[in-house]
Amino acid sequence: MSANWERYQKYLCDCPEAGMLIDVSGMAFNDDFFATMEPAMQEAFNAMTALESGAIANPDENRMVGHYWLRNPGLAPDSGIAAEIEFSVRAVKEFSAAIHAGEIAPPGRSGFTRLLVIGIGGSALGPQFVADALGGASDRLKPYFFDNTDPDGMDKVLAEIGPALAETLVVVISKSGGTKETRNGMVEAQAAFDAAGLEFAKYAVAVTGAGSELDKAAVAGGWLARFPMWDWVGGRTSVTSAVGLLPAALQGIDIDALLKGAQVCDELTRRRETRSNPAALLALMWHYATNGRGEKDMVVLPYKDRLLLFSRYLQQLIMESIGKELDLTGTVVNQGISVYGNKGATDQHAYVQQLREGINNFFVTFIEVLQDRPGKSLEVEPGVTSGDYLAGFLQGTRKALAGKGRESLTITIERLDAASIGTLIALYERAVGFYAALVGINAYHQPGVEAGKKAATAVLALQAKIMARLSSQPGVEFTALELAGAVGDEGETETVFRILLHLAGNPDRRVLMARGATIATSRFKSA
Ligand SMILES: O=P(O)(O)OC[C@H]1O[C@](O)(CO)[C@@H](O)[C@@H]1O
Repeated sequence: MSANWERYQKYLCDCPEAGMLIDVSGMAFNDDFFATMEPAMQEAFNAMTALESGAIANPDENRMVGHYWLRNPGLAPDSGIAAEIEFSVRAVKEFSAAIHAGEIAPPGRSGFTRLLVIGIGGSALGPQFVADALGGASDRLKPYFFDNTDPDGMDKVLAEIGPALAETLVVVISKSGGTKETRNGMVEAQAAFDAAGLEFAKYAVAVTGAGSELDKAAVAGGWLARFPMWDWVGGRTSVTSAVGLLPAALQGIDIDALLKGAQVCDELTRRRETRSNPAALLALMWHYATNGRGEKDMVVLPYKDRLLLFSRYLQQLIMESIGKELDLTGTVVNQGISVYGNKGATDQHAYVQQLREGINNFFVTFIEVLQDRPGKSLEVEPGVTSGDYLAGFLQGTRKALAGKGRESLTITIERLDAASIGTLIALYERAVGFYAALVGINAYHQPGVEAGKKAATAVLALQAKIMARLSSQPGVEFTALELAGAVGDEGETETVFRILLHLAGNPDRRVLMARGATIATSRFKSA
């Protein structure tokens, strides 16, 4: 019997309940690895049990962590929370059914046909992943997304929607309700509806924390509906709350199956037998591959077009969770695991060259879906289908990498449907939690995102000062250095210059630029 086949069987985690296999035999850990890690893994199980029972697992924000309750409300530490979750799921279903039936319809139309989701980070990545993985020609409402504050990006989406704007339901999603990019998207959408003579409130729905800025706007505006988000659900683990369930249900996706798939996986990942717990296996393989310090990148390679956005979703779930400067003791650790990848076999024709021959600073996670398509496949050559090629390329790439000592693990699911998407989401949510416990960090806050936002606010404040200065002296030219000095911020000359370049690049901002001998000495004035 070949050593590979023996090792494959020895370490295979078979989860028939979820139609899933986890194969870690392609990772070169030695046989005492599991025994060595077992005490730490049992500690991680204890921490997870405490988390699920309502412990403050997010100490930095003094919050519980409740995303597992979303698909099993009975687990919630109090009946009030359980009731809120059940109410939210019921409300999502009733609202979506009323939309699909045309009971709630846009003025003058028989029903909504499009869905514009406005959100960013966890308020977009999960919904986008689910929409792309499970959507298609049978969508009840065709989904579109504003997931940034890029004017051209929003114009492109609005142009794709076109006159169907009058049949477009807008779902604005923001846990905090104050995220600027999302607010900007909402304002841009409102302007588009106004320009089309459509009363925005009759098309708008909010998903946000109670009493947030967005919540207040929805109440004041008399929007169609509001759905809750709670502080004990992290943005990046919110896809099984109304954040993900509402857009999915409106699109026509079976959210019961998605929740069930997640719930079944949650059961599997509560097992304390490490080798039969798929999430424990993943977390341990990440720890082994990266020496618990992120020394290797995680390449996510699903051989399925519908899983293209999975790595993007995982980038936030894993990197925003694990990428922490301090551990729970306050020690500087600069943790993290870098995640990238798109899909196979396509990526083979992009960067697999480096994976096979270049720097060995990664491990690959192959994701295999056994069912190629719901229907019959034609033969592209005698006895061979395109799906056979896809499966062959996965195995071939796995072998080719192993041939050069490059490590990989493989997640196999029987088919791609709402249940298996729920399972994949729950698998990684749990694996992240276990890994965080193994390396002793808080996976549930994201302090590092604030600095950039604060700095952006300062840049916009500086812009307001220099705009005021320019318009107070129409026709007077300034270099960036002069203008920075004029507003008492010479130390920010570079920032002033960049602001001026951007303003001058947009004629409607009425800032004119005259190139100097070097671009840095260009002169700017208000038009
Ligand atoms: O849902 P919100 O509050 O708009 O936040 C969006 C995203 O921004 C972040 O806070 C990062 O800036 C993410 O954690 C979150 O998912």
